[in-house]
Parts: sequence; structure tokens; C-alpha cells
Amino acid sequence: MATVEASGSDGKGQGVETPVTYYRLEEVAKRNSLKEIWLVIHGRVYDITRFLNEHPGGEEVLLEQAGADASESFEDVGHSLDAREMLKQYYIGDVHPNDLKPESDSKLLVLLDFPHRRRHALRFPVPLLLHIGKQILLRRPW
Ligand code: HEM
Repeated sequence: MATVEASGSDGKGQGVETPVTYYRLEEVAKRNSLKEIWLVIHGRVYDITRFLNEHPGGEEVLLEQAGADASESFEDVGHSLDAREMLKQYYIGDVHPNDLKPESDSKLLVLLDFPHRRRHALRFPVPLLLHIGKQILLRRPW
């Protein structure tokens, strides 16, 4: 049974409070049959029971992800913006903060961190190459 444990804001700074329902992953995992099917995409919980027959990609792929985190497979397919808009119709709440896995965001963090990593990757070899070059020049026999 889901419980309303916290509230969020509408993000417009107008202080309109929207209740958020949090679900534990073990609760989501139970909804894995044709009778009731939930899945998680990017920390949000969707009840897609009534969408099963309408999914353009077929119901089989959804059943494979039933009760689980489908973020990766959802992204792998490269769903359109329309498909992302459709998600809203099936949204029922968020994954409970205690069940959020940091690694689910790790791909994004790596992407965001890319320029930083690239700077470091370049910084190391340049002085090293200069040093090696200097050593070679100093030891040249001519
Ligand atoms: C509630 C979640 C989902 C929604 C609202 C949704 C919606 C859609 C829509 C609208 C399309 C048509 C193509 C597009 O507009 O991108 C589509 C295609 C497809 N979807 Fe989903 N989808 C969902 C979840 C998933 C998941 C979890 C998978 C897992 C693999 C999946 C696999 C596919 C596949 C294989 C296609 C066919 C792609 C193609 O023919 O090119 N979908 N989906």
C-alpha cells in the first residue's frame, strides 16, 4: 500500500504544494503480471496496466520489465518525445529515496563530467612528453 510521505513544489516558486507518493521497490516488484503492471523509469513509478495493449513496441517487452527498473531499456530504444510525454499519463509516484540507486545516474554523471575528465587526460601526458623530449635532446650524441 502506498503512502503519501512528502510533498513537492510545482517548481515555479509559487509555493503550490503537490503531494508525492513514494513507493518502495519491493512494492513495485509485486506488480509484475498482466493483471497489474508497474515499472520504474528514472526514479518514477508508472502503472502501465492499461497501456499494455496500446504500446507500439508490443506488450512482450513491457512484460519483460514488469515490476523492475526499465530506465535503461526505455532509453536504449530511443523513444520519441511523444513517448516521453505519454509517460505522464501513467505516473503514479516516485521511488522511495531509500531505494534510489546512485549508479542509476552514473551514466549521466560521466557525461556531465566529460570535459573535466578530458582536461585531466590531457594535462598528464603533455608535461610527461615534454620531459621525455628534453631528456632525448640532452642525451643526443650529435
Ligand atoms: C510507459 C512506458 C513506455 C511508453 C509510454 C512507450 C511508448 C512507446 C511509443 C510511443 C513508441 C512508438 C515509437 C516512439 O514514439 O518512440 C514505442 C515503441 C517501442 N517501445 Fe516503448 N514505451 C514504453 C516503454 C517501453 C519499454 C520499457 C521498452 C523496453 C524495451 C519499450 C520498447 C519499445 C520498442 C522495442 C518499440 C518499437 C521501436 C521501433 O519500432 O522502432 N518501450 N514505445
